[in-house]
Amino acid sequence: MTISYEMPALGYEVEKKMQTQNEKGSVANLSGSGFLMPDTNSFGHNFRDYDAESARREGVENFYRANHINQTYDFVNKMREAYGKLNRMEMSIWECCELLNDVVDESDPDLDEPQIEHLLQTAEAIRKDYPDQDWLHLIGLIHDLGKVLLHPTFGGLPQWAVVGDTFPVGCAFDESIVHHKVVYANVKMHQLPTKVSLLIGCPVKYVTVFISMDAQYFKENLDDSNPLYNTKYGAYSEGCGLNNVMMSWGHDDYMYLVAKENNANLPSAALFIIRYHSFYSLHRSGAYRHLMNDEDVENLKWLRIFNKYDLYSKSKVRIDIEIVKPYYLSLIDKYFPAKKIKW
Ligand SMILES: O[C@H]1[C@H](O)[C@@H](O)[C@H](O)[C@@H](O)[C@H]1O
Ligand SMILES: [Fe+2]
Ligand SMILES: [Fe+2]
Repeated sequence: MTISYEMPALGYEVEKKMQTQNEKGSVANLSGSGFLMPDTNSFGHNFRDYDAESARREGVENFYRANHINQTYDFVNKMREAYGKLNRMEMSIWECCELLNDVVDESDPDLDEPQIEHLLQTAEAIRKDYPDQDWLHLIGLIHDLGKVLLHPTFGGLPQWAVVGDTFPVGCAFDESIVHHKVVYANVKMHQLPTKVSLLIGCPVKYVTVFISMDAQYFKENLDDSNPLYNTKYGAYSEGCGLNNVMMSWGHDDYMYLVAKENNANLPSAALFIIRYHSFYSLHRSGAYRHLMNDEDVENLKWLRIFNKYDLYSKSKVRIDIEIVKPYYLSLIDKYFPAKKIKW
């Protein structure tokens, strides 16, 4: 089956401008009629502000510490091999949406809603602005379903192996990756007891300041000191195509494998979005472009559009699940020929 779709009208520069405006805090309309980007997340902070002091900040940073240390080339190989078998369970796409409500994503500084809300908020926001691209609505609904890897039924993988931004393994870690380099100082002050300060003839109470610096996360990843993997190209070559690049393991790559192996009738851009939606260093910062081929360049246009809805639809606006459910069931029917999907 061939699915045709129009290429997005927005150019990189226009979008970039809107993005910058939004980061400055204005309310911008995405592409005409429907969806309005809010200026702050549910916690009153800018979206994806990993340095903002909030109840989430420390947990998110600890998450990235574990993520950056443990995601190695070897680890990803093993996970793709094990989970690519899709022999854990069989269930429908909608059942999976419901199962996802039991999991919490500790990497996300913006989301304060159950996962199914986020899926529907993304899908409905896209639907407002791109009413004719029903495949893109479906991607809104299913893009995060790979987070079921956190569920006990799937072995309850640790957070660092499921969520958060992704990045290539097998070549140097780019500095634009979230929490690539975190340098912070611990300051401890010690006051000498009065007796001691008198004894050493110190006229005022003596204060000692201890400053210690803490770790650089990617530096602790074994691949970072492996000459096969720590150069710009590492295991890859110029323009080799992202399909040949191994990404850190998580919900993106897993859901891509699920959609592909279950023969979903989705266009190449749809599979690309699922697979790389957490690859912010590429679609936000433009890193790793030297690994892309022509098809990646085309698909990236759609990913950049999708990303706005994935990110900025995270809000307190509730969607009535029962009202929209029949529409999404019809999309699942249209694009997934098998009723029970292998996971
Ligand atoms: O914390 C979030 C969350 O895990 C999203 O599902 C993922 O796609 C983003 O890239 C990440 O920053
Ligand atoms: Fe995601
Ligand atoms: Fe998402």
